[in-house]
Amino acid sequence: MNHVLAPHRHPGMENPMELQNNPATLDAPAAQSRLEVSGLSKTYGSGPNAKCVIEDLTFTVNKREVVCIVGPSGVGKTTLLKCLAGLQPATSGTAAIDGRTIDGPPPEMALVFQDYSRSLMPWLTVRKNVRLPLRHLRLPAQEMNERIDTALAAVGLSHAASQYPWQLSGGMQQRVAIARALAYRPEILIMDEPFASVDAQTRFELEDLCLKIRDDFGMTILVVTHDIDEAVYLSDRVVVLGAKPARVLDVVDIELPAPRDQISTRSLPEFAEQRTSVLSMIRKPA
Ligand SMILES: Nc1ncnc2c1ncn2[C@@H]1O[C@H](COP(=O)(O)OP(=O)(O)OP(=O)(O)O)[C@@H](O)[C@H]1O
Repeated sequence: MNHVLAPHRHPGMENPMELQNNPATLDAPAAQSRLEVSGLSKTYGSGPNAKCVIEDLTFTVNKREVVCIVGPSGVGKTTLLKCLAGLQPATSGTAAIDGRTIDGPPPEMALVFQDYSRSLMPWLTVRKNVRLPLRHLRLPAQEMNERIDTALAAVGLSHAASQYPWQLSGGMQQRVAIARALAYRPEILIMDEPFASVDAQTRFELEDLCLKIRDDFGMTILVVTHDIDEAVYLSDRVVVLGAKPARVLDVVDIELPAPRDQISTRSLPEFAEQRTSVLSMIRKPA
């Protein structure tokens, strides 16, 4: 799965990016909560076949934060993201954006999933793939083109606009998927294992792209990853999930100096300490 949500918008939110780039909002306190998950549980099925996958999850993602969710394989991370994206209802508890309960695809949210090869349309050029989520917004042609150009430039793919996805490397295809999300100009970007299908070097580049997007566009970003090092490198906070059902074991504040750098940040003793502490939580027997 790899797509951009958001067929509709709230009135008065024609261009959330403009709101975010407004100097008045730039001065907003850093700890302003955007996404709030409160006592969220999800059970599939009913009666004797009922299966509680996530139970009583509570955490927040503040404005302009990168938060990573880590946990063992099959713990229910995708189930959680589907609830956050309004693709399925929670059994109990709530997820809310700015206090507004999510009960359908939130207009200010975009999703990027791991499997870019299934989300990009091979018969469309890169430019037309990036344009896809904008079709419903009825933007003037000039704004549409400006958004596409800006998104492609942000991911370093201006030169590949007229190419087709199958002519690109895996890392470049995932950049196209990210550009498509950016062109929509979400305020909240949710990524499910976004860098899992690319080689290590490209993964580092895409991680840095993620941080750049947060800095340049003021986005709030939630990332699900299996990679503990990646979670520590990217995050302001890491939500550690334990199985089964999934529960929040801890929310770890990652206090590493900015700007982060693949070599110097990962060489810090604090980086090793935080990675070890997250890893030991995940590996601890239930
Ligand atoms: N629609 C569904 N109906 C019943 N069970 C489901 C459904 N979707 C997921 N599950 C079950 O919920 C559990 C968690 O699945 P989920 O895909 O959310 O985990 P995950 O953490 O994303 O997995 P992975 O780490 O392997 O990507 C699994 O046991 C799965 O079989």
